[in-house]
Amino acid sequence: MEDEHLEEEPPLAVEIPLPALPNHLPAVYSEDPPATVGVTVVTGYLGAGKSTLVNHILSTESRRGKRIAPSPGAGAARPAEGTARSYLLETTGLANPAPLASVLWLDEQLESSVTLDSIITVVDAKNLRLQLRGRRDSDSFPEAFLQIAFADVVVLNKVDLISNENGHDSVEELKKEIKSINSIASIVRAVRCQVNMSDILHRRDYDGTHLARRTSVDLDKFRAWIEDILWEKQHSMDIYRCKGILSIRDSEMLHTLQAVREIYEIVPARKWKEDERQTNKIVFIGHNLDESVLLNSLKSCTLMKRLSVS
Ligand SMILES: Nc1nc2c(ncn2[C@@H]2O[C@H](COP(=O)(O)OP(=O)(O)OP(=O)(O)O)[C@@H](O)[C@H]2O)c(=O)[nH]1
Repeated sequence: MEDEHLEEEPPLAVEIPLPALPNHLPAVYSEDPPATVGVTVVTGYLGAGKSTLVNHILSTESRRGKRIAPSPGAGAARPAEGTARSYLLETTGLANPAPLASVLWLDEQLESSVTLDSIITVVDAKNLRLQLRGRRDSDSFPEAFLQIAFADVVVLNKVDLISNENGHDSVEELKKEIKSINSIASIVRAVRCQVNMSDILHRRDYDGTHLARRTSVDLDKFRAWIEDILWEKQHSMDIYRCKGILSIRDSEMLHTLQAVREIYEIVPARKWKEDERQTNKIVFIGHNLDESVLLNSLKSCTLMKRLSVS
């Protein structure tokens, strides 16, 4: 059965129209689309509902008009010629999204026209526990685990198949299980992937509403610190994913931090608002994370929170 899936067609890249631009924006905004296209990756275990989600997105968004562009293969999503601004890439059920995410991200660093928007992981509510089994008894990480660990959004699909058994509680238990792997992903429950587009596409991950403490960091020192954490793997800490917002010394811009494995970027996102509390908040997802090592190495200038687990 696995061989069958390995021989599947290459992933499908599908354009996702961007939401309508507000009227008050300057005309140049709508006439002059950005030079890059964003790629949303849809991943998930075998049979979880990836195609169902892609079809749902297509049918929901079809009124806006779209083009389906075949991608040359996993890990190398490219827009077809034209003015597409956003694509959807479906991986095979056995895919570990890390290399794909890294490639897309690296492309962005190299100023390619393709950037990684987000990773949506579809989870089969009925079989999730089974798929994660083995994780607890060994150091191995099944694909189902990695797919959740890398997700920005988890669609907890097929809840119809469990609601007749244990009802509401078991959905909540599964949510907890997903949160224990990745507490920064948002979780959307669904039957046949019938989700609202606004819950899964064009999301803003950093809205600054859960900021907590005013601090600021020196950008050069911070880069040295994060490189040490991501690249040197001190104390066997292995970081899969890292996200954060940073208050950089001598800058009035809120910066965002993103990392997938060894690749990271820190970019100015927007100006801090006048009444906003400027803070640093970093979330790590990985293996063997040691909060005290992280905190001590960064000293007291950054607020840090470890939300997931060894
Ligand atoms: N009962 C139930 N069945 C579902 C649901 N979502 C999808 N299915 C069914 O599950 C099967 C697999 O769905 P797909 O969308 O093909 O899953 P996939 O992840 O693309 O599958 P692979 O590409 O084979 O890994 C299909 O028969 C769907 O009709 C759901 O919420 N409830």
